[in-house]
Amino acid sequence: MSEPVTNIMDLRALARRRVPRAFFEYADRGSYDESTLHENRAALARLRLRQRVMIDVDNRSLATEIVGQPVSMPLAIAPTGLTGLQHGSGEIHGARAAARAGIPFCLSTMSICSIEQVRAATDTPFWFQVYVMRDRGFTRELISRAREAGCSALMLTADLTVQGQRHREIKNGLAVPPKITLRNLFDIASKPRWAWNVLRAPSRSFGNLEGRIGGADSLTTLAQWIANQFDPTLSWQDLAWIRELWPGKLIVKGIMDAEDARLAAEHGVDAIVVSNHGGRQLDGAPATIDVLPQIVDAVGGRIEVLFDSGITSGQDLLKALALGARAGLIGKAFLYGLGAMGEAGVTQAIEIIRRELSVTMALTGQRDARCISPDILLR
Ligand SMILES: Cc1cc2nc3c(=O)[nH]c(=O)nc-3n(C[C@H](O)[C@H](O)[C@H](O)COP(=O)(O)O)c2cc1C
Ligand SMILES: CCCCCCC(=O)C(=O)O
Repeated sequence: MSEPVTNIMDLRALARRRVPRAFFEYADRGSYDESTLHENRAALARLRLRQRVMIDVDNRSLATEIVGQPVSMPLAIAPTGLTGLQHGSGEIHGARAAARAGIPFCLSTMSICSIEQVRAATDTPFWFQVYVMRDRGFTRELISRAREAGCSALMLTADLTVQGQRHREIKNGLAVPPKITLRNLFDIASKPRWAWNVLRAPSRSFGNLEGRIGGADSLTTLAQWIANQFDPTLSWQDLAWIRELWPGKLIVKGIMDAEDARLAAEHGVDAIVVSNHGGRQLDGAPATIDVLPQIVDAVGGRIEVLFDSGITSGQDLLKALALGARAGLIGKAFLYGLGAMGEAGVTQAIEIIRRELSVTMALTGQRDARCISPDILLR
């Protein structure tokens, strides 16, 4: 009999067994030498918490607001591409689990389920993440579809105008539908639960890009096609154009530098995400937790600072809150839950982090997630 799942790494181990290797590694791995991927977690682990005692911590509150939206805890689901390949209809399961948990779900431009499919399957407004494409008409169309669907925030990803190379994606020869090699056949045949969920899902195409990818039948080809679509000319000047298209809450994701954070605040965004894309883009970039304090300092409370890259526990999340983040986002932790057990696994991932955050707040003498200060950390 297998042991019960008690933490995010247990979900990772289950997902690794249940999701075909190419897709699991797409989610799990990073770019080039993966030094940033590993440093994200190592830097969080290095931070020590101050144990405090004899403080009444009976009634703790995890509730807060993210870009003006009430949430049950300071956590959101980060946008992840190809989520429906971890588990059929993965984006819908993610959105539903997040809604039930009272936290935001952000749908990626590169999803398998489209904006409209997620909208039709859920009642709670979700966020939409946009990549600016060379085809600005298509970018405009995506934003207008997100408005039409009632999305409650737009997240503009700024750190992937040129794609970082992930060696595992090339070595695994990712394919959609999976490339028929003996190794892939054996891999998929040994994962019938995955195959059943993905094959019976209503959306097996490329969600929001449907009809735009002429002739590409393998992810390697798709990746090349997609790589050419991202607009490397994207600059701060484009924010005015995006603002015209999107009057609602606007979040810029991928900020790693105090000067960029200042520029974001000056250009009228509502929030930024301190992120190195989970170690999937600039290998050699510092851990996000190491740059968080200087970025919080640079924006000086003018806009909200969100945080991601490396969160796998409530302790990690609490450390980010202590260093000034309003909330954290999870990418891989969400995908591990999804790959392990579908919607129930996403719920489990969120609830593991919620419990860990709550207990760690108690043991550091904290009652309110909105009032966590650097005092809880040992310098
Ligand atoms: C498999 C995968 C796909 C991703 N796809 C996107 C995407 O389409 N758009 C985006 O802005 N970020 C994307 N990201 C980055 C996440 O939004 C987030 O920044 C990152 O996962 C946070 O780090 P973590 O995985 O350590 O939690 C992706 C991350 C993963 C793991
Ligand atoms: C093969 C499509 C990948 C699109 C990029 C999605 C993404 O941001 C990622 O990190 O992966």
